[in-house]
Amino acid sequence: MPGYDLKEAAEIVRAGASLFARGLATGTSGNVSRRLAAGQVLISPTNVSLGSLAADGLALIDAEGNHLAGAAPSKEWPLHLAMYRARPAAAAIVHLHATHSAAVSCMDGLDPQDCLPPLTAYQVMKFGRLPMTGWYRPGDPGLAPEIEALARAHPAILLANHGPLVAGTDMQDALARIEELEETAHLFLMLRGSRTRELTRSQITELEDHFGSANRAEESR
Ligand SMILES: O=C(O)[C@@H](O)C(=O)COP(=O)(O)O
Ligand SMILES: [Zn+2]
Repeated sequence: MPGYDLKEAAEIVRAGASLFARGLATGTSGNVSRRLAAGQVLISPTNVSLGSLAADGLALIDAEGNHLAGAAPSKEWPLHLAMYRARPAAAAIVHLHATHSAAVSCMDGLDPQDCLPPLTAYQVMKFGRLPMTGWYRPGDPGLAPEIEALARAHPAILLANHGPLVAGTDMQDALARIEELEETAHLFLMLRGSRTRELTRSQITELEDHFGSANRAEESR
């Protein structure tokens, strides 16, 4: 026994395999975590391909980041914990270097508070406004306070010159959100140089009234 529940571990393994199979995660980039009871977090190990995770080869940490069981955790555990602290309803977090989102994270001159224009209804429904952090090297715990502040009202955040970090109420929710972000980044890049009809403020308000705002801060537990 690895010292944690294999049910949640299997969710992480399935998510990693699915992302890798579809080219959304390459090499050893990206990390996936799942919050467990008592604030413990099961997270993918550092420096292992998301395509070859094993349920008994993950890492278990507590809410302070202490290593409790399994392999050495992803170096991004401080960002995952910061996002869980800010979003009490979050139960899963995914970070990727997916190509189009990573490309947007390298573009100059974007609004750091909202770096993609409102293009489609599903974008508004799944993640809404997308803020971008300042530059930090991968694994720098100094980014955690910025993530914690942004994540209160944003389920998806773009790390500068790096890639997206996204939370969901469960693994399917986190995957759907990060995949929508990647598709929106792709559309944004495709449409550059074309006259584009962005969603208007009143169209966004109609979507938020109907489906709820993706940028509403969660109640604390
Ligand atoms: O970009 C990085 O180095 C990390 O953010 C990453 O994607 C993979 O790191 P580990 O999860 O530590 O393997
Ligand atoms: Zn990364």
